[in-house]
Amino acid sequence: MSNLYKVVFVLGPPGSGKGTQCALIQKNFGLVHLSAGDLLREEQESKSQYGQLIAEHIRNGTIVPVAITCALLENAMKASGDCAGFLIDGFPRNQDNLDGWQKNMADKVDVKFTLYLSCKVDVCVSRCLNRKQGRADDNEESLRKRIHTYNTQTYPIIEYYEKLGLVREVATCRDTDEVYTDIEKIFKEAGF
Ligand SMILES: Nc1ncnc2c1ncn2[C@@H]1O[C@H](COP(=O)(O)OP(=O)(O)O)[C@@H](O)[C@H]1O
Ligand SMILES: Nc1ccn([C@H]2C[C@H](O)[C@@H](COP(=O)(O)OP(=O)(O)O)O2)c(=O)n1
Ligand SMILES: [Mg+2]
Repeated sequence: MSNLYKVVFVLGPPGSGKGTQCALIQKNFGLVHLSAGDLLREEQESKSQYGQLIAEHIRNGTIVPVAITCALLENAMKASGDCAGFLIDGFPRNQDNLDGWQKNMADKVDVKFTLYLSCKVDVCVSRCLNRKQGRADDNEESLRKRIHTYNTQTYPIIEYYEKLGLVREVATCRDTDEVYTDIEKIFKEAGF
C-alpha cells in the first residue's frame, strides 16, 4: 500500500478556481499540483508531434485523447520525487480520460477523493474572461464550448465518483480564503 502514489482529483467548471485552490493546497500540505491543462499547453508549446492536435482541442473546448494526457501526467508524477501526494487538476474530464486512467494507472495509485469545486456558470465565465493569462480559449466562443463539454462529459464523471462516495464538494462562488478554509478541513480530515 505505502508505495502507491496518493492522488486527489480536482474537478469543476472552467473558472471555478481549480488552479488557485491547488496552489494553496500544494503550499500548505506538500501535495504536488499537476494541471492536465497546463501540461497540455506545455506539450503544445514544445515541438511536440501532438502540438496541432492539442491546440485544436483547446480552442474547441474538446478533450484531448487520454493516451497523450495520461502519459504527460505519469511522466510528471515520476519526475516529481517524494511528496505527500498529487493534486490532479482537470482530469479525468470525460469517459475516455477515466477509461485510460483505470487501464494504466489504477494499480499504481491510491485515489483518496475527488474535490469538486462547484460554481455558477455566469461567475465562472466572467472569471475566465478576466483571467488575463493570454489563453487561446478564454473567449466567449471557446467558453461556450468548454461549458458544454463540462456539462455533458465532465459532470457525469463527478457523478460516477459521487456514487462511490468519493466526492467532497466545496462551493467556490465566494472569496478565495473562505473557499480555502473549507478545503483545508477536508484535507485534514483525510489525513494529509
Ligand atoms: N474565489 C475566487 N474569487 C474570485 N476570483 C477567483 C476566485 N478563485 C479564482 N479566481 C480567479 O478566477 C480566475 C480563474 O481561476 P483559476 O484558478 O484559473 O480556475 P480554473 O483552474 O478552475 O479554471 C483567475 O483569474 C483567478 O484569479
Ligand atoms: N484532461 C484534460 C484537461 C484539459 N484538456 C484541454 C481541454 C480544456 O478545455 C483545456 C483547458 O483545460 P484547463 O484545465 O487548463 O482549463 P480550466 O482550468 O478548467 O479553465 O485543456 C484536455 O483536453 N483534457
Ligand atoms: Mg485551471
